Amino acid sequence: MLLFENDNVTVTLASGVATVTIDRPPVNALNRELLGALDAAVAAAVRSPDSHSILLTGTGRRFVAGADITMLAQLDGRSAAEFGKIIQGTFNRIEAASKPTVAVINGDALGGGLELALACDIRFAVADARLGLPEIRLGLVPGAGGTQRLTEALGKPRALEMLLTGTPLRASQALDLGLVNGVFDRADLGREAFEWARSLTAGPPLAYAAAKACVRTNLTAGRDRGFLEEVKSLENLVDTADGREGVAAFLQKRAPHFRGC
Ligand SMILES: CCCCCCCCCCCCC/C=C/C(=O)SCCNC(=O)CCNC(=O)[C@H](O)C(C)(C)COP(=O)(O)OP(=O)(O)OC[C@H]1O[C@@H](n2cnc3c(N)ncnc32)[C@H](O)[C@@H]1OP(=O)(O)O
Repeated sequence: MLLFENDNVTVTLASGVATVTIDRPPVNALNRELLGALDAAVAAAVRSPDSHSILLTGTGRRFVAGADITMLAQLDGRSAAEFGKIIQGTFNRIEAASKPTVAVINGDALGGGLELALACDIRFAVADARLGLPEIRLGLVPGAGGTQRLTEALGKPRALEMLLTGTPLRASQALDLGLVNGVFDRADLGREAFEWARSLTAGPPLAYAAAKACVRTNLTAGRDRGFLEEVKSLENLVDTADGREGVAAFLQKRAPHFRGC
């Protein structure tokens, strides 16, 4: 089932999994139009009552090779800052999506491509993918959240090593460092990622959103506010039908049937 389609982005829905596919040959480089379409595509996936998890991937043998350098060359300071705010906004909305998001890294994820993957909750990569922030080699810095999210993911020394050298990680290195959750051969990546995402579709949508909000609160407002968010989430969830259903199903030794309310 098609949820969204434009020149460069489509969203299909199958078995409760929405798949957002970026298609802008030759390397899926990001420009304003593509970011606008990506925003609308992810919003359509989040809005659909039939999607319970969201995959983001690219066509061809590259995930996303970054912002479109040809477009960047036309920018001055003010328009660069404006583009930075646009791309940060899109990626922040992806990070804040109420449903679990999975980056299916089908090839190089460089610059804005890795920053897009970093905005997703889970990352699976193909074995020959490279993941890096090469902006320093352009005399720039990542402008789509990469300095923040890479440091959160790897810690300051490893993040600065990548940021200051611009040297990408191989997928196996990214796995060892915990930057990705799994690495697969190209023939298996799509199926493995889809099956993982599908395994979540019978789960409790409200609790998924709450768990993500707790983690994000720690990252944005600190640990103490994260503790408070946990308590608030429990208070909200216990009074929902799903909160009752999960406990009742356990006591009745049956599978729960969560309905997202
Ligand atoms: C005047 C200065 C103004 C600066 C303004 C800055 C504004 C900043 C605002 C905020 C930015 C947001 C944050 C994001 C920033 C970025 O993402 S910067 C870009 C980071 N990415 C890269 O540096 C990757 C560059 N590409 C490569 O390293 C390689 O191309 C590759 C992806 C590893 C593939 O290599 P290879 O297989 O050898 O193929 P190539 O021949 O190199 O490339 C194939 C064609 O694709 C074109 N291309 C590649 N990457 C890009 C890209 N990012 N943008 C546009 N086009 C790209 C490449 O030119 C080739 O095209 P053709 O020659 O026409 O075939």
